[in-house]
Amino acid sequence: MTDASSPPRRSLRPLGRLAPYALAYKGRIALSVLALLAAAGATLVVPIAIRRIIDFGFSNAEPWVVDRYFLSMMAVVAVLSLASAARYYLVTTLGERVVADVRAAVFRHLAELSPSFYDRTLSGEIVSRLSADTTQIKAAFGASASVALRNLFLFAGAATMMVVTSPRLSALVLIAIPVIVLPLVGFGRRVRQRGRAAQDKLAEASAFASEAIGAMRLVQAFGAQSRLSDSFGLAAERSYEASRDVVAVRAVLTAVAIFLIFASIVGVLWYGASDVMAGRMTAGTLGQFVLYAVFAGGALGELSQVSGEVAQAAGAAERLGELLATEPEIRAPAQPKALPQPARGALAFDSVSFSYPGRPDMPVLHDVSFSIRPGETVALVGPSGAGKSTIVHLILRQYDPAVGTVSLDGIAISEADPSELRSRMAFVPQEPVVFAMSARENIRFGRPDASDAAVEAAARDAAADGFLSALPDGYDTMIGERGVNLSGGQRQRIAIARAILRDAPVLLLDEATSALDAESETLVQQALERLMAGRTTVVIAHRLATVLKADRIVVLDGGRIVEEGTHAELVARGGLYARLAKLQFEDGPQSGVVVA
Ligand SMILES: Nc1ncnc2c1ncn2[C@@H]1O[C@H](COP(=O)(O)OP(=O)(O)OP(=O)(O)O)[C@@H](O)[C@H]1O
Repeated sequence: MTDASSPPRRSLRPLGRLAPYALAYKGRIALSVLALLAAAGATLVVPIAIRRIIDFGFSNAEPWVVDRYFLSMMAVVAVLSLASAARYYLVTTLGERVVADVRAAVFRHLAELSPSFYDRTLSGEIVSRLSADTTQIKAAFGASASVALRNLFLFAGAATMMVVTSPRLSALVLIAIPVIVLPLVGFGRRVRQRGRAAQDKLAEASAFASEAIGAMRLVQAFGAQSRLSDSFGLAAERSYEASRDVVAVRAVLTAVAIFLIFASIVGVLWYGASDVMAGRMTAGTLGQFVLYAVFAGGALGELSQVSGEVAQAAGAAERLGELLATEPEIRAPAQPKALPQPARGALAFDSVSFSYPGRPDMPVLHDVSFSIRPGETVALVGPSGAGKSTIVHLILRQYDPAVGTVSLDGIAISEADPSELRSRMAFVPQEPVVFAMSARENIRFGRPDASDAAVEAAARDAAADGFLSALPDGYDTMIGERGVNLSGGQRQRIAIARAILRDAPVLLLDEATSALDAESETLVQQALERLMAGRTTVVIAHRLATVLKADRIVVLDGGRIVEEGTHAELVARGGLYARLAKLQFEDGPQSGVVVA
C-alpha cells in the first residue's frame, strides 16, 4: 500500500478501473437505460399537457376535452411511477452486485499477496477497505448512478424542450450556464480530495479498533481500557472531522448550485412575463417553458450533489485500486518446473543469505547451507532471534532469499509452482490457529477433499477424538471465536490432526513453548510422534524429548549455523548447544517437558 500522505490524484479515473465489474452485467444496464428513458420521457410530457390545459382546456366549453387531458396525464403519471420503480430496482441492485463482486475480487487478491505485504499493512485497515470503501462505491454505482443518469436524461430532454418552446428565452438561459457550471467544477475537485482523506482516517480508526479488539484480554489485564478508549475516541474524532469537512464542502456546493440555478430561472421568468404581457407569448407557453427550466435546473442541482458522491467514491476506488494493483512478491514462474513424482522430501539450503523485505539492512541469515535426507528429523535449536522461524518461512517460500537456493527433491523451490510446493508440506505453528468453524471443518482445512471418516481417523491419531466427541455437537460443534473455546493443548491437537490429515511428505513444526499439564503434554507428544513417523521433519525444538529423538540437531546463532550433530555429540563438544542444553533442558531426560 502506498504512503497515505501521497497527494491524492484529482480524477475520476479510479472508478474506471471498476468499469469491467459493471460491464459484466450488460443486459441489466440496457434494461436500466430503457427504464430511465421511459421515466424521463414521461416527465417531459407533463409540461406539454399543462400548457394545453392552460391554453385550451380552460377556454374550451366542452368538459370532455379537459377530462381527456387529465386522463392522459394520469396515464403519463402511471408510466412515470412504474418506470421510476424499475429504474431504482435495476440500478440499485446493479450497485449491490458490482460491490459484491469487487469485494470478492479484492479478497481473492488479498489471499494471494505475500507475507511481506502483511508485515507492513495493518489488518484492520484492509478490513476497512473491504467494507467501508466498497460501500462508498456501492453508492456511486447504485443510487448515485441512478440519480445521475435520470437527471442527465432529464436535463438533456428539458433543455431541448426549452429551445423548442422558446428559442429566445433559451438564449438568455444559455448565458447563465457558465456562471453556474464553473464554480461547481471547482467544488467537485475539493470534495474528491477530502473524500479520500476521510476514507483514510476511517481506515486508521478501524485498524486501531480491530487490533485492540483482538487483544482485549491483554488490554484489560493491563487495565488499559480507558487509555485505549481515549486513543480510539481520538481516531474516531479525526475520522469525524475529515467526514465533516467533506460534508461542509458539499453543503456549500449545494447552496451555491441551488441559488445560481433558481436565480437564473427567476430572472428568465421575469423577462418572460413581460413578453406575455406584451402579447408576444401565450401564458401556457411561458408556463411550459418555466416548467422545463425548473426540470433542467433541478436536474443540474441534483447532478452537482451526485457529483460529490461520485467524487467521494473515486477516492475510495483509488485505494481499492492500489490494493488490487499490489503484486504478490512470491509468484509462480511462467514455466514452473514439476517436482519429481513420487515426492521424497529431500530438503536443501545452499549458501542462503536473507533479510526481511521490511528491514533490508538487517541480515537475518548468513550463508546457510545444510541438507535433510528424506524421512530425516532435524531439530533447529538456537537462542531467540537466531533465525529458526526464518528457515521455516523460507522452506514454505513465504519469502525469497536474496542469495542462494532452497530446494525440495532437487528442484529450486523458486522454480516450482508455490501451490504444488506447499501441497507437499504440512505446517504446525507454535500458536495453533483455530478458525471460527466447526471442529470438523477446522481439521479438514488440512485437506479439503477428505472424507468424514478420514477427518475422524486423523483426530484419533492426534489424540483429539476424546475431547471432540464430548463436545455438545461432537465434531460439528463450532469452535474458535464463535463457539466453544478450546484449551491450548486441545488447539495443538487440532493443529496436529490437520497436519496428519494433510499427509504431506515434509513436516514443518514449531514446537509450542507454553508448558502443558503432564497429561496433555504426553498426548500431544504421542500425537506428534505419530505425525513425524516416515516424514522429513524440520522442528524448531523447545523440548528435550524432541532433540533426543532428532536424527540431527542444527544449532543456529545470529543467522549462522554454528554446530551440527546429535545431542550426545554436541553435548560432548561443549559449545553453544551444550550451554543451551544445560540452561534449557536441565530438567533431565525423564521430565520430557519444559524449556525456552
Ligand atoms: N517479518 C519480519 N520482518 C522483519 N524482521 C523479522 C521478521 N520476522 C523476524 N524478523 C527478525 O529476524 C530475526 C530472526 O527471527 P526468527 O523469528 O527467525 O528467530 P527465531 O530464531 O525463530 O527466534 P524465536 O526463538 O524467538 O522465535 C529476528 O531478529 C527478528 O527480529
